[in-house]
Amino acid sequence: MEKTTSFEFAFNSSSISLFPNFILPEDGDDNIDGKEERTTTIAYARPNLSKVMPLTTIPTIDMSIDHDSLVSVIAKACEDFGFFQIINHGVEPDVYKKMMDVSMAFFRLPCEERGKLYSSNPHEVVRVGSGYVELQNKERVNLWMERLSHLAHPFLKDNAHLLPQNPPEYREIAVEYAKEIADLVDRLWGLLSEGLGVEPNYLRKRFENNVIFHQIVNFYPPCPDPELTLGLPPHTDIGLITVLQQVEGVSGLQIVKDGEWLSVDPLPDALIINLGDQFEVLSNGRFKSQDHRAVNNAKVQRLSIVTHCKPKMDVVIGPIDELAINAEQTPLYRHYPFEEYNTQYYKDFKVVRKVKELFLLNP
Ligand SMILES: O=C(O)CCC(=O)C(=O)O
Ligand SMILES: [Fe+2]
Repeated sequence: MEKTTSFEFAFNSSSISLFPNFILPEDGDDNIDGKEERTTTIAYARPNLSKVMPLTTIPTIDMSIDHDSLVSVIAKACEDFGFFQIINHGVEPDVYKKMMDVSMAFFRLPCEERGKLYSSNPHEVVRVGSGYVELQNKERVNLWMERLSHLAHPFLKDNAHLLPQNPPEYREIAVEYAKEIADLVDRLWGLLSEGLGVEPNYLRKRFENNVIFHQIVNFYPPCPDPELTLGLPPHTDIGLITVLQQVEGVSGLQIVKDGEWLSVDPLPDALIINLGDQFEVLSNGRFKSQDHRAVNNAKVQRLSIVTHCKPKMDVVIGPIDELAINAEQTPLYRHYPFEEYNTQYYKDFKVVRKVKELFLLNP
């Protein structure tokens, strides 16, 4: 197994300790580099958890309400938050539960077993890895997390044999799960098209054969001092739409709203939906791709199963023409192949950047 400064070390010791290379600087690091205007209020600072608004949450949407109400509550949540939590979402309860159980079982495996899939190469189709942020002084701070990532739909149809062999049931369950999530996303294409005011099949026709699903199981072990670390740094998701399942009863996902961090409290049997940068561009800025982060807990571990739905590299993204015409608005963003956005997003991935702004027509 390739040696890294990531989580493997922490697990190798008898108790998980907070090594200095996981600790964020006290005054934060705003990553403003002077030459480019990268001003942002969101920095690689310590999470300042006492300032996070407690007991506030994103809209909860019951997917079993009547169709027209559903279209409008989803559209409103996308405008106001870019995030919402859904219940009665139609994902098979048994698959939902089994996916969480098998993901937990994966991270209970000994480090050597998980490490068989370790790779620092982001292009590896199935891999275990961790992450870090880079401060302005080029110092690296490791994130308090480990993740298992792999392509899912439609990739798994022919490639399930590449998934972890252990736990033995992981492969079968991940394939079922990817199918359930793909069906949910298909339904969301319809609801979101209507919410945008375009023909109900618009997004489905445009994307059903033009997207890939990338699934990431994020594991955040208990952390001796959650105030000093981050699980995932503030970011927006790069793709179109993200579906997230998290351990019941354990908070950790936080989003920014009006400059404040809000905690997204997980509801039983729910899924969280958030829009990525490509959706904000398609909607010409009406629906938001919101900054979010994951923080750690002192006593309990947390796990999130995240499916990122992204355009294929050659798909051209830009504000939907009909929207700009209907609203007599001028398009805010130019058109570009997704590959161009992808390159920019990962170019300086370890530092805080507003990638969307690079694609504005009038920056
Ligand atoms: O673990 C979480 O709740 C956040 C995960 C996330 O934002 C991501 O994987 O993009
Ligand atoms: Fe995310």
